[in-house]
Amino acid sequence: MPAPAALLSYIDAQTDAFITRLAEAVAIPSISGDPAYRDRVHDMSNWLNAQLQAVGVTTKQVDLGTHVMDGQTLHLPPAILGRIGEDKSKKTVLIYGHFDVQPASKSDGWDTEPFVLTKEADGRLVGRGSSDDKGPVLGWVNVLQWHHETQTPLPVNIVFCFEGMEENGSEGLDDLVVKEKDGWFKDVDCVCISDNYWLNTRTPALTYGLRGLVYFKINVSGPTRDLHSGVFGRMVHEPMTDLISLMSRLVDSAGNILVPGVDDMVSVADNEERAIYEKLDYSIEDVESSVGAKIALSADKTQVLMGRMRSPSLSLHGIEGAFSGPGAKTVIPAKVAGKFSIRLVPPQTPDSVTPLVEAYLKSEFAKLGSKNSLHVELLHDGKPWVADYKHWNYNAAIKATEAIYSQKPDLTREGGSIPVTLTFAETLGVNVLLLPMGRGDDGAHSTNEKLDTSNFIKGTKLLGTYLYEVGEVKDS
Ligand SMILES: NCC(=O)N[C@@H](Cc1c[nH]cn1)C(=O)O
Ligand SMILES: [Zn+2]
Ligand SMILES: [Zn+2]
Repeated sequence: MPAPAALLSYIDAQTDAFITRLAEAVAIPSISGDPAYRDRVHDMSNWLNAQLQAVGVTTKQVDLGTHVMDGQTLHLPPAILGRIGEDKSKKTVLIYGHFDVQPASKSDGWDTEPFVLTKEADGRLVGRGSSDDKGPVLGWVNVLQWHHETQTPLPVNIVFCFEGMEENGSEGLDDLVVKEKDGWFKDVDCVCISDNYWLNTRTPALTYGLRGLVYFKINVSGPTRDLHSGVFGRMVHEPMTDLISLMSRLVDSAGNILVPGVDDMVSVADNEERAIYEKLDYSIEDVESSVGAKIALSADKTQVLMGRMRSPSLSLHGIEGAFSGPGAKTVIPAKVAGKFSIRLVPPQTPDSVTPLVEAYLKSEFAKLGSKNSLHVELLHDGKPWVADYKHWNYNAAIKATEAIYSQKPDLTREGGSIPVTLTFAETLGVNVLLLPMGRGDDGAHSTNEKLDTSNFIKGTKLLGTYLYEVGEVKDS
């Protein structure tokens, strides 16, 4: 049965109300990676829990305990488990999403206040979390609202799992999934996650792979306090000099990973595999217009796409403790911490890559002959994931995409990471589908993150239609 026409026209009619609800969500700065905002992530859990209950979902907020961040013990934001429908004759879809966001402040270069959803004349809804992942999470709520108001039974049973630590390693969630395998998640037939993006701005996508991640912090310390460079410059080993030297040995300007053995773990694509990427609707102009500059690593679109989808990458993210204010402070920072991460692809795992990185950093540091101290920390990790895209779960999403967009979706692998994806696949033994709502130029994690109104509304229709298509699947 296709999605009811009344559902689709209701979604159009509710556009303004749905945007207002998204604005409420964006207004809660639920930044999981900054201890100063932890209470707001808890607020966001409560807000979303209330929204779900208002559309008929039975929920429970699950205390995930505590963790240590930047030396502080913090209470993890409660995950939300939800359930609607208990009909044994229907399939059960597990829907995952996250309600935390990346940090954002106007001073990073945003044109508008990041936590005020701003509707631009061209329909762009600009605000932190609009695309990653509050818009998609509310897409599901939008779909449920019509069913609740009209008392129309859903075509499937739905189990929800929403968390508030995804942007920071999904702390506590794996244990919850394992614990609830035969409880809350019993009888789940498939998983759907809407938390990534189309490849470009034109073609809807279904995603069957994610890269894994190892995120490191390299601490270099020496003096007991910051020093005056006019007094101590060229008298002592400087931590920042050592750190920059180490960080410069991790990756080259062409993106090659310099940690011995890491790039070599991944086989070279054969012609058959290259053909998958050649077929995708993507161009060098797409990447360059998304990033706003002509800086693609290659003029070969296939090479660039493989760089994101089937190769590991190493990115340098920042340096804690470095002087970064205005003016010309002549400081020698006493301790600095460099942050970098490596995105992993099969067959790489955090366990196979981490020892290589640690050994390399130690040996390169030894070569510096510095008397400062080095301490390497692994902040969080996640394994890569690849799914069977010939599964009925994907067929249902292909049909739904064709119904809403009158287009065949691209089948993509994503360069980002959603650590719990593999946990769902392995622990529950079911197929996982990524069904993105936003476009490739949404700027998730970046300044001026946006979700286009058309993607929010058509994306809501897509999520609803997908449920109806799964409801039609006869085999299991
Ligand atoms: N939309 C998924 C996403 O953005 N995932 C993050 C996960 C992460 C890990 N460490 C910090 N964030 C990603 O960067 O891929
Ligand atoms: Zn996300
Ligand atoms: Zn994200």
